[in-house]
Amino acid sequence: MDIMDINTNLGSPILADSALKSNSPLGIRTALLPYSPNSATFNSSLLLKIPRMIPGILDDVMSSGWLDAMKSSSPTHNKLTKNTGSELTSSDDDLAHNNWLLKYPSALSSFEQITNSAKGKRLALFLDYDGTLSPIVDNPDRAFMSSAMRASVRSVAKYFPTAIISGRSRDKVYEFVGLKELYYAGSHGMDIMGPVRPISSDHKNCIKSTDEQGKEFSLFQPASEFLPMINEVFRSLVKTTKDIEGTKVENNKFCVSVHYRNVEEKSWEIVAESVNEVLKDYPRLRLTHGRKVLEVRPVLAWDKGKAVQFLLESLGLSDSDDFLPIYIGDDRTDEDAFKVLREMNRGFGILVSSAPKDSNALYSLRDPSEVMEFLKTLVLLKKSISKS
Ligand SMILES: O=P(O)(O)OC[C@H]1O[C@H](O[C@H]2O[C@H](CO)[C@@H](O)[C@H](O)[C@H]2O)[C@H](O)[C@@H](O)[C@@H]1O
Repeated sequence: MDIMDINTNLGSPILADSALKSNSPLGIRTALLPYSPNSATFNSSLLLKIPRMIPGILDDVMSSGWLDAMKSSSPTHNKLTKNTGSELTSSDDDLAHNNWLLKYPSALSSFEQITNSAKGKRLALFLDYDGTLSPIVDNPDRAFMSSAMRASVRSVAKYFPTAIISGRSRDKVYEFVGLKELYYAGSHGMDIMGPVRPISSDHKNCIKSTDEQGKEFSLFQPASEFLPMINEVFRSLVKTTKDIEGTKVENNKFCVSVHYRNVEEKSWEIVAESVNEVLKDYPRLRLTHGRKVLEVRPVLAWDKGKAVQFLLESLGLSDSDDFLPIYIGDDRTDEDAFKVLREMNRGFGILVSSAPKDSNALYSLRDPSEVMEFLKTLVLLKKSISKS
């Protein structure tokens, strides 16, 4: 069987931003641009056409939408049935989970089926970080991946082009993963360091650069013009939330995370109000929800799904029929990538979740330890094929 046969010499796409400035006109120029919230110029083709907020319905959005979404990322709330509000027992849980597995089968139990669909295809792997490669922990600064997981990712990247696509800043996620042989997309795909390949000319803001070892890579930052705005909003969010105990604001370069995991539930509304208060002055920014985190990002038609498309194009795989992209992720923002794979009718998504939820993924895995098992199984399969 000749599955997953791909050039594994991927080069090193890693370079810290500080190093980039020496040979990146984009990095220097955008950092120095004079900035005004209303007059800043953006790549208009990527701007989302919908207004972020409609005046007049803001209060509704605040009182129901945001707070409901914040609550739905809480396990306590997930355990309540939607209509009755009654507690689910553990046997109800098991039943619900088994039914859910019929819809989203375990990628481990379905490995043979996956192998069959991969026959004769070249495989590319896209991995989310938090909740996928590392377990969710209270302190975002301590979301380390285990050495065993690192070894599995390193091993899988020897055989297949592998990219990490994270909501974190690219530098931060690289600091956690620490593997030079991967490609990295930070800020929900708004900061991509990928292979140098001819890509379509409509990808403005894409530059070619070289790392410390002289290897070439391409850097794509579609939201570069938003950098001053994001920094400004980060500072305002830190200021307005400083008295809400447990809140943590994280600067992810082209987006900002406001964490409420460690905030008492009675204060979640105050967190939502504070974020809303700041965002009122920034119609070019929007808000999305993650796992006990509010994520502020540019109103750009760019997300993890677009990042996957971009990387496939850069890898020279997008026009070929014989490739199989697999995306593994646990969060709402990963749904954009699952959706893209579904729509392309190429490859599939694997949702990492121990609780039933609707998804655009095709398969599921319970937690990072199952993700590691899956990666190891891919490697074993590839090795056994190489030997035969
Ligand atoms: O796209 P990802 O790599 O999954 O990043 C999404 C967000 O992940 C981080 O927050 C989440 O993980 C933290 C550590 O386990 C946890 O404390 C937090 O509650 C989760 O939301 C990261 O800190 C965020 O900036 C990312 O946007």
